[in-house]
Amino acid sequence: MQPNYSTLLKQLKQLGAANPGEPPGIEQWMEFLEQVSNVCADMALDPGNAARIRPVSLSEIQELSSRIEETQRIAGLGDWSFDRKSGQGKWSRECYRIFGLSPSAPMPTYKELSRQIHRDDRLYVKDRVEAALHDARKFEIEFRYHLPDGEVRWVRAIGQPVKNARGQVCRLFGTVMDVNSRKLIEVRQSMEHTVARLLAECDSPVEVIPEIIETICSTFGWVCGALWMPDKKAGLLRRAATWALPRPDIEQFFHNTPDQIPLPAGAALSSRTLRVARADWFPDASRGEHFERAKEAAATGLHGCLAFPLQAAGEILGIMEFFGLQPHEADRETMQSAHFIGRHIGQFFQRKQVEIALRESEAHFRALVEQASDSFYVHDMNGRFIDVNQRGCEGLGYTREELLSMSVQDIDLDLTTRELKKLTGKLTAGTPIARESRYQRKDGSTFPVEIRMGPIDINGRQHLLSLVRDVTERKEMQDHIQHLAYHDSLTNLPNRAMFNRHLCHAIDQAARHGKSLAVLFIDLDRFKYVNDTLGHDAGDRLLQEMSRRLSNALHGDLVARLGGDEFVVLLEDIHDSEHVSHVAQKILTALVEELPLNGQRIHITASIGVSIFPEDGEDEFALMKHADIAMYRAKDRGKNNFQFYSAYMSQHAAKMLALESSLRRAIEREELVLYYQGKVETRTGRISGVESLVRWQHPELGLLSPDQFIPLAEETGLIVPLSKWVLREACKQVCEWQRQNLPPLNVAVNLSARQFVDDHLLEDTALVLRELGMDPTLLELEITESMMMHNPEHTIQILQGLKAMGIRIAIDDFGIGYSSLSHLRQFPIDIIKIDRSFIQDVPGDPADEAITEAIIAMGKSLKITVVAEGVEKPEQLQFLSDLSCEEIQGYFFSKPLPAKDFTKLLWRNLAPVAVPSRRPAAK
Ligand SMILES: Nc1nc2c(ncn2[C@@H]2O[C@H](COP(=O)(O)O[C@H]3[C@@H](O)[C@H](n4cnc5c(=O)[nH]c(N)nc54)O[C@@H]3COP(=O)(O)O)[C@@H](O)[C@H]2O)c(=O)[nH]1
Repeated sequence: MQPNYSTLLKQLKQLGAANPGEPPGIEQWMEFLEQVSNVCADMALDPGNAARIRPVSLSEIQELSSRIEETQRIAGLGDWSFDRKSGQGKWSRECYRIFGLSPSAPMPTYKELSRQIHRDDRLYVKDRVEAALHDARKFEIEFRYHLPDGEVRWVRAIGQPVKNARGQVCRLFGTVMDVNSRKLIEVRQSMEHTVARLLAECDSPVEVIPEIIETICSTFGWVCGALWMPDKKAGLLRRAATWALPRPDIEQFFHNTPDQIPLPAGAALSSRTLRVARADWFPDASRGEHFERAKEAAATGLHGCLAFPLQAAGEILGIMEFFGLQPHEADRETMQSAHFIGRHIGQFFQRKQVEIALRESEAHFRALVEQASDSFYVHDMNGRFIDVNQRGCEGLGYTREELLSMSVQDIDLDLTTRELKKLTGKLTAGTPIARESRYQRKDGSTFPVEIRMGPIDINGRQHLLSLVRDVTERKEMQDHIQHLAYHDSLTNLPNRAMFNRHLCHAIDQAARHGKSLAVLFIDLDRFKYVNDTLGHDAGDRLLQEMSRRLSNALHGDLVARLGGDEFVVLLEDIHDSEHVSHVAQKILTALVEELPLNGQRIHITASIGVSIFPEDGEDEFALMKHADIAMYRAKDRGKNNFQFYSAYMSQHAAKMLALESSLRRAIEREELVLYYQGKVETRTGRISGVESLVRWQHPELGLLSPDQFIPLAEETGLIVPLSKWVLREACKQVCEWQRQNLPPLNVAVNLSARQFVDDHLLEDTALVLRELGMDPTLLELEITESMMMHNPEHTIQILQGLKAMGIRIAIDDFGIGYSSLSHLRQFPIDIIKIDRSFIQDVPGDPADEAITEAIIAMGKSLKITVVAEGVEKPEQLQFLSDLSCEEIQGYFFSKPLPAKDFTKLLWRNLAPVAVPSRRPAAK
């Protein structure tokens, strides 16, 4: 049923008073107007209807229209109608106010209205109105409208077409509303939203600043703007970004003005804003007051100017400035908006800066992690991998994807579920963990690792970060160092430290189980000699070969090198001494085998001393010491044998030790004495020369023969100073005899093996001769065959050096060595002394006779003087005389005598001597 007038009035009253102070909504108005329109249309179609309507009084009409007017004023809403046929329209009073017109002014035509619509909205309004007329459809539009004073206002218009009986749109009616405030808020919100979006999507805020300036400019109607950034270090404000309407005159403004301003700069707008730290407005920048670029602004046509700081947490991160083409007074809303935008952009700037810094530091960290030589693994509390660096993948042979589908327990061989739980518990309690483990690669191989673990927060969740280092090399190095610490580097056998550890342990075990063990102390015989004569390289090779033979001879028993030529063997769980003897013999047999060294065949023997636990000692020190003493006993017993320790040996060893320490002091205490034994010509019976033989006048032990201390001197190195003393003393004595006008006498001095290889031999000998002024041809040096043959090249060199000085060379103990006659020819030899072992059984022993005869014959053919040693009996002298042996030496003529006695002998020898007549050799 159509509402009647009174119903409408009632509704109108309700509209105005529904919510006092609040204007009725546009929807309610439209509803109301539609009903009014329907009532009117009703009356137009059926005049009967009008008749049925109760007559309205004037006062009622006035009341109604004043109510409508009042309600529209409160609502800021005007209503209008337009008759299509007559072109006439009707505006309510509020419409005039909304469009800025006087209520008395004639209502503008549609054309006039269109001209005032904002250029950008004009076409849109036209299209929508035409469509509404064409389709008889309601329209709702919002557009900007230029008021007569130039102000732009946003309005919202709703129109409703009304059709006539023929269905044609004959009339439009509707409302118009001032929505400027809301619209401005919306526009600013949209601008702020755009600014926020631009900042959110950019990588660096400065990049999007031109776009932000453009957005702000288009919202506020500015034509250009710029961002200034403070550079505190340089004391400058720098223009970091600009935007200008694409008009050359406006763009020129930035080209014509400086892009940096010194700080602090009073009049400069940007620096002023920086100082006041809030939005700053210049109604007309071109007028020069407080604006340093006024001239350029005027030239460009820039007037209104706004600058505001970009602030965050009290810090000013930049200044933005904007210019408009019109002088413009400051308005509160814009200032507020500027303040808001400034804060907003400032916060974004700061956040972005933090983000960038964070991203950079993350990238830096990531790069570091990726480049790290260590592996990084991140896994969750259940062990599932969350992240891994490149090294972590390479180290295990898995791809990143493979690892991310695995658990740390798949690779950490020592990490049980229980262990993992324990670790995560500790780590979440904040205790960092360092542990060692073994990791397994994809190919199944394993390697030792060192792991440092700590908690790490990723996206708010706690995970565990493991920094893993492959310590294979370090472990190998440690093993190697450990090996070096416990092994001998030359032979790779265990060393003394290792042997002692094992021995201690073995003694413990044997003591606990009531078993026996044996320590075999092995010393190579004549090693020092080989080393000195053949050189250290040969000595090293010999030791390596001996070590190999020892290891081969002992199946699993511990063999160690103690140093030098000393080795030691541990035999555990021995049953009886035969067992030990068997092993010792096996060792001797293995070592003595021929060894080619420097082109020579060497036969090395060993002396072995044995001590038994528990009989010979209850700890490692006693066992080692007693085995050592037993070894010396084996040496004394002619070498190449083994000896079991006995208490007697200790006493003997103690004696030797005491002897050694007193031998050290024997030279300075002048306890050494030289004895002299003459060499006699068989033909004349005259003493042709003399051999010096050292003795030690020991204060307690009496006169000691060289056999009792020379080996000890050799062993300890004391032979070198001892030999020097002998050489000087013998030469001195020869000089003394000469001084006594005795006939010139050759003196023979024995050279020790060590002395023969001493680098200073030639030098030392020459010095003695020079200092004593002695004729070098009177000196004979005696060396043995073996000394010569061990290093023939060296021998030749030394002998030639001695010969060059005029010294004569004799081969001592000739015949017992293995040198062949052809070998002898290469050496510059003057004298051969036949060893007394051949002489003692001649005549009588055909072999010794033959050898002696051959040596004498060879000497003759090589023009070498032959001396027979150890001649004790007249028949020996006769035998040698018959073979035309030139010289003899032995007790038959004289035992070695002290210098004083030998001097007497020399004087006596000056008288005629009876000699055996030489008989022709029986063939
Ligand atoms: N490096 C040095 N060695 C030296 C020195 N002085 C001696 N020696 C060597 O010591 C060994 C023993 O010497 P010694 O006890 O003096 O014996 C010598 C003679 O006494 C002994 N001899 C001499 N004639 C006879 C004899 O008729 N019968 C017999 N039973 N013995 C005799 O022979 C030794 C001399 O031998 P050699 O030197 O081979 O000519 C001995 O090897 C000495 O070389 C020294 O200062 N430095």
